[in-house]
Amino acid sequence: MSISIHIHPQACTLALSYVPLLQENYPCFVHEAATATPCMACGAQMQLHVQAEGLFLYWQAQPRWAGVKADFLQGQVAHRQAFGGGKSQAIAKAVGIAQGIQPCIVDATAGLGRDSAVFAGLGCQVLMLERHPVVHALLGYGLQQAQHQLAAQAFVHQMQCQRVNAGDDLATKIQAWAWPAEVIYLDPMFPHRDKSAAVKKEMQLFQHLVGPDIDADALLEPALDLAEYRVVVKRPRHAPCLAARTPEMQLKGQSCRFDIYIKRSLKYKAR
Ligand SMILES: C[S@@+](CC[C@H](N)C(=O)[O-])C[C@H]1O[C@@H](n2cnc3c(N)ncnc32)[C@H](O)[C@@H]1O
Repeated sequence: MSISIHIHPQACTLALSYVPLLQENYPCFVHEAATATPCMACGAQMQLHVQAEGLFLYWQAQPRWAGVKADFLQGQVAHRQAFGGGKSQAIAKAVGIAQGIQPCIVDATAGLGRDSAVFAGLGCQVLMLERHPVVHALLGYGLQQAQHQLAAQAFVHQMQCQRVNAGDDLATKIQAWAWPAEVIYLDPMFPHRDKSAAVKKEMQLFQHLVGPDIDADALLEPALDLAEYRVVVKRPRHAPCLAARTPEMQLKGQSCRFDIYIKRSLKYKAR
């Protein structure tokens, strides 16, 4: 996958701070950009644009598509917070959120942090882990931008993110960060069948950038060792279980299901 970084004259300082980090971790060419539209002459398959409004990812194969960004204040995140169903939605029940129960969650496959934002919006502290440098840049920038905005809702201050491979000695890292891994949430990439246009578009781009996470099975066992209360795996409705391991419980969402591996019962905690 080739990727280029396009820096616009009015590029925002926070977004610019991700450029050296990306260059260190990913083979990418940096271009000066004159306009805020994808560059048709650039041979790279993906383009990351550093603009006045932040970081946007474009796909050369789909030049008409808008740039993808991690947005914690508008779009899908805001929609899910307003209309997702609160504590009674399947994803919330799956991680054990209930009256007086708001576990500390490690989202070990964070992507653009949409599921994490649901957890944080319902009162949980969430540590998001993302290994892909480009996805991590989008996620990290989106979160920092939201945290900097005075109008930002409190939930974004309950979220943190780290660029890390969760399959690589997660226990030691979690211990070093002193993070209580009460619930570990996994949502690795899987060939998507969702028909909704918006999801389809973004998932197609992600499938291209990140690939199918073929090592995902290996995440389950260490997560089960580490989690205090449960591990939750999001899967497409008809996909096999991760690592072929049958969960104690399953909950069906609209287009996916949650496999729940229970270690012990979550308890009410006064916060
Ligand atoms: C399907 S996306 C997650 C979407 C996310 N749940 C959301 O709501 O936006 C899967 C993400 O997990 C990341 N990932 C997969 N395996 C990982 C690992 N071992 N460590 C860290 N990130 C991983 C991929 O790079 C990809 O960005």
